[in-house]
Amino acid sequence: CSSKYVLSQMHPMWQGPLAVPGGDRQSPIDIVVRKSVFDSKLKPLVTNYDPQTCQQIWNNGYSFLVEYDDTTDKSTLKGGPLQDQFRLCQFHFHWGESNAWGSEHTVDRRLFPAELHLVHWNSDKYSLFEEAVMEDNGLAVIGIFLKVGKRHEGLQKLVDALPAIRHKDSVVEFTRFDPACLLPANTDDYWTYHGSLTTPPLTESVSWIVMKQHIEVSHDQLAVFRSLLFTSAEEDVQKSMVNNFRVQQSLCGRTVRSSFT
Ligand SMILES: NS(O)(O)c1ccc(OCc2cn(-c3ccccc3)nn2)cc1
Ligand SMILES: [Zn+2]
Repeated sequence: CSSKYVLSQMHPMWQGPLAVPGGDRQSPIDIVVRKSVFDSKLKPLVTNYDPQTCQQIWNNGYSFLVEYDDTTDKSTLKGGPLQDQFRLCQFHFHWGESNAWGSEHTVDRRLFPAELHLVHWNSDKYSLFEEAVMEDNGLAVIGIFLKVGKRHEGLQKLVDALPAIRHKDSVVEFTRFDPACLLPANTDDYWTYHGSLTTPPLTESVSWIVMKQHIEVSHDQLAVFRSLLFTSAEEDVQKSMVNNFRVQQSLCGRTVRSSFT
C-alpha cells in the first residue's frame, strides 16, 4: 500500500497495535465480485476432519474457539489454492450485536450477521501453529458466511456449551464435534486471496478461502453467541461479546481469484 502504515480501525476492545508496519496484505476485505478473476487451476477443497481430535471450547476474550488436537495429521485441509497440507487447529466466529452486520469479509459491500473461520496451519513446512503464524504461507483460513434462517442442527451442540464459557478465559471440555457439519453443501465455489489474521498479531500469513455459499443458523442460536462476555468473571463491568469483527482493509492492488465463473 502507498501509506507506510495501514491504520487498522481497531475495535475499541482491542489492545493490539493500531498500525501494522508495512501492512499491504491485511484482512478482512470487501470482495468485489466483478473484479475477481476466475482461475481454472483452482482445485476443489479437500477436507478430512476427525471429530475425535476435538478437545475443548473456550472464551479467549475476542471470540469463542473450538480447539483441535493438531499434533498429528488427523484433521487436514488440502487442495483448493493450496500447494501443501494444512492441519486444523481451531475454529471460531465473528458476529454483530444485530443481524444487520457482524461478518468480517463482505461481498460487494454486503454484510452478513456472522462469519465462521476454520484455522489451519502448514504442516508440510512447519511443526507448530505458533511458527507457521509468522510465515507468509503459514496459515489457511476458510471463511463461511452465516445467515439467519432455519436452525442449524449440527451447531446446537456448540450453542449448548456456550453458557459454560460466558466469561473470558473460561474453558470446558468439548469432544467429538465434526466441523465438516458447518461446511456449506457446495465447497467448490470460493474466492481466495493472500491476507492476514484479523485480530492481533495481524500477521500476513493467511491464504484466505472465502466460501460463496453461506450456512443458515436460527435467530435464537445467534442470540446465544451474543450472551457471551468479553470480560472475565472478576471484572466489575461486564461487556457483551458482540461486534468482534475488524473493518475491511485496503486491497492494496491484490487480486481476488474465484474458483467459479
Ligand atoms: N480471525 S482470524 O481467522 O484471521 C485469526 C486466526 C488465528 C489467530 O490467532 C492469533 C494467535 C496468534 N498466536 C500466537 C501464539 C504464540 C506465538 C505467535 C502467535 N496465538 N493466537 C488470530 C486471528
Ligand atoms: Zn476470525
